[in-house]
Amino acid sequence: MKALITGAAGQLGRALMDAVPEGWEATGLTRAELDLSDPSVIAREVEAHRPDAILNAAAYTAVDRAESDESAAFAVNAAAVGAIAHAARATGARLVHVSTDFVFDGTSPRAYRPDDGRNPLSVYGRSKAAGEDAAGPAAAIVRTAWVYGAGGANFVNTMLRLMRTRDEVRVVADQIGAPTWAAGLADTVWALALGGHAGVFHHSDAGVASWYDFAVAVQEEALALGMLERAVPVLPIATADYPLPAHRPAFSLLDSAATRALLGQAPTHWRVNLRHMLAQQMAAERGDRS
Ligand SMILES: NC(=O)C1=CN([C@@H]2O[C@H](COP(=O)(O)OP(=O)(O)OC[C@H]3O[C@@H](n4cnc5c(N)ncnc54)[C@H](OP(=O)(O)O)[C@@H]3O)[C@@H](O)[C@H]2O)C=CC1
Ligand SMILES: Cc1cn([C@H]2C[C@H](O)[C@@H](COP(=O)(O)OP(=O)(O)O[C@H]3O[C@@H](C)C(=O)[C@@H](O)[C@H]3O)O2)c(=O)[nH]c1=O
Ligand SMILES: [Mg+2]
Repeated sequence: MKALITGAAGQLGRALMDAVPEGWEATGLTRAELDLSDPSVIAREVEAHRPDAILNAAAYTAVDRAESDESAAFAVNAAAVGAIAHAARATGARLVHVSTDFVFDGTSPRAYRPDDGRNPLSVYGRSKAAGEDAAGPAAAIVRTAWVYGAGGANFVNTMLRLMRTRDEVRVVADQIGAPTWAAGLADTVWALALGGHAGVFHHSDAGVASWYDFAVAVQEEALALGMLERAVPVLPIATADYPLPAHRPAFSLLDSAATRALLGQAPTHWRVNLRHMLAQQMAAERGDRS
């Protein structure tokens, strides 16, 4: 079986390429190899590869930049998804598409379930909601949240950089969700492709955190591993005291229970996965140096 993976140089794309199941052959296309801002090339590329499954890991993920770059965000996150879905239907390929907790507005009193109503607060969130619609009912749509992977551009690595260079770090404590390790997400994406599932699925790591909690955990784990030399104060702040162009949901916890039950997965606490990611990244950095 053959899979085509878009966004192959991104966090999820790399994790998918690292976890190709037995019996599958994967072709990963980076932005340089397939630029999704030109939908006309998508059909041709899919026709050329004739994959059994398309795993769409590409996206415009710069949440704040999207506020002033709406057409680019919609091109990649929505129009391209429509073109990919069309090509998948035309060639009989399964499609697994990835979406976000930012399609929700954060007003739910409990963790969000796949069929809860969407109400995105940002351009990025609206573009991703449009992408879900464009993926269509035959696709598996995996909503995830707060994704980080070894070597990726993500909150964990931002915090490590700030903790090495600043005397204190201030982090919002009033946005609640759950971090998600890219490697675990990749396993779910592959499992949905293998099973030929369709519909909307939630996947994030187990547990709950604010970004502040996440930052505190990053510092503690990185100190324990020797990735940081000293502790700096990590201060909880309000979103109002960290103004950014995009509005973010105050609460975007995803209820992943149905996905875990379907795929027979045990829940893994986000902090356990954070340790895995840091250890993996440290090993890779040591390897680079030797
Ligand atoms: N990161 C997160 O916290 C979350 C991500 N998601 C979703 O998960 C999925 C994977 O995200 P993640 O791996 O973390 O994101 P990354 O930003 O790490 O990777 C996205 C990849 O898409 C590529 N890309 C961007 N624009 C184009 C384009 N025009 N043509 C082709 N490729 C393009 C990027 O290339 P380049 O680097 O050159 O821009 C990058 O390699 C996305 O659908 C995202 O919306 C959902 C929730 C949270
Ligand atoms: C760097 C930094 C961020 N923050 C805040 C800003 C923001 O509210 C929160 C997280 O910041 P980030 O920019 O890392 O993350 P952000 O871009 O909000 O992350 C989102 O990305 C998209 C792609 C998604 O789909 C979401 O699930 C989510 O992961 O932390 C601080 O409070 N202090 C800081 O020093
Ligand atoms: Mg960001």
